[in-house]
Amino acid sequence: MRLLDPGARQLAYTLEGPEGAPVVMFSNSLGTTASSWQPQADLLSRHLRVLRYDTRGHGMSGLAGAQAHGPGRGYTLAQLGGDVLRLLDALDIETVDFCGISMGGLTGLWLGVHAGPRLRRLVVANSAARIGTAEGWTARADQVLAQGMDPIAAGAAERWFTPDFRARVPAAVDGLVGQLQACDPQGYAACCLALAEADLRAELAAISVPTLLVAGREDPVTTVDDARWMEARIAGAECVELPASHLSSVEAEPEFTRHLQRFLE
Ligand SMILES: O=C(O)CC1=CCC(=O)O1
Repeated sequence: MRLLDPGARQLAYTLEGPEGAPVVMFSNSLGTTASSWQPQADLLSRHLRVLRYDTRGHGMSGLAGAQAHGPGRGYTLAQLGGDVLRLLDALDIETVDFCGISMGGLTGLWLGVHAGPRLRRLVVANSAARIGTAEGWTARADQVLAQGMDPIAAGAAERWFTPDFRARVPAAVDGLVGQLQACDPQGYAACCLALAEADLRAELAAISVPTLLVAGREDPVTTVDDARWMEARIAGAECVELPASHLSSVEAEPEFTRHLQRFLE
């Protein structure tokens, strides 16, 4: 991984694939890292430039002030979106196809509303204009700050994957849960507080970039109804449903990547 702005604001990223090819950028979900996109990166980097980064407070990216303000002070969705623009500016990349899942999808929606000209196409997977409730996210932030990542990690597999997938592919499940366990509680909590505040419901209609919405039929966190609600408000948006729970890019990886490739062609 390479580092932009080493230090507290550092963003860890990888850029692979043929130089000069169009760039597709990936954004991770809460508690995971850029490596959760490995299957998509392996395939797409054969003919596209693939840019992945760890969201601030995750993986090798910095905490960017999460600690400086103490418990209760989090990031904002505008900061998460601003990091994307900072990275693109630093790499001299004018436009990208952007694909984000869950929190990363919400970051993509923010970019669609506030930085549309930087996007060619937008893929928003397992996400919503408003995810969960402010009370739920604040309670989760408080919990990780008080008890660390273990209690949250203990329930992650059930939130992210169907029972069938957990039984069939335990190594993949353990790998993702391991990313969550390795998260810095300060960074994770600061992202929870960004989600507590984030609400793009009144702004979605401002998105004019071609948009693909991906929903998991068994996702209990961001539901098919959430995706259909966005589809009705984003002009020309297309919505596909996959046989998966919340991390559909992992659980239904072949179908997910097929739809992504088709949409990017
Ligand atoms: O871990 C969860 O609760 C699922 C989730 C919500 C937002 C996100 O990025 O992941």
